[in-house]
Amino acid sequence: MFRISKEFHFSASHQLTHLPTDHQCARLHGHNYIVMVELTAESLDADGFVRDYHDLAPLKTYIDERFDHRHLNDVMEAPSTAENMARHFFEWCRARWPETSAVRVSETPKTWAEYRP
Ligand SMILES: Nc1nc2c(c(=O)[nH]1)N=C([C@H](O)[C@H](O)COP(=O)(O)OP(=O)(O)OP(=O)(O)O)CN2
Ligand SMILES: [Zn+2]
Repeated sequence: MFRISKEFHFSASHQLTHLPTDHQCARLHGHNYIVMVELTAESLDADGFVRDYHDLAPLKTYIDERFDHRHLNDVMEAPSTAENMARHFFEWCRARWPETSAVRVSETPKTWAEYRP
């Protein structure tokens, strides 16, 4: 089994308004997000790739245009938890690249959430 991954970075604000008002994340704040997309394949293509990293460029465009320096409450339908963000990016990637096996999202240097169906 071969597994590759690539990171994408963006900065955004959000507010988890469903949390109790005394929770720090119920206040307006921001993160420098990292989205890590993982792709898996049992065999390689003729170029020796699971998939060319360059093929993932549309995800950078999507993130830059829709998420970077945005307020996530205006962008996401579900609350912008790292878990929901990971699932959102997984579904977006899986619709384009069937080798997509997981997406991880980091909000802080100490935290990661993963969606892996
Ligand atoms: N399971 C989740 N828990 C939390 C999420 C999340 O998306 N999924 N989000 C938040 C906040 O938005 C933010 O990420 C704060 O995280 P936290 O690690 O609590 O923040 P700190 O850096 O301040 O933590 P320290 O322990 O003080 O370093 C909260 N929880
Ligand atoms: Zn947060």
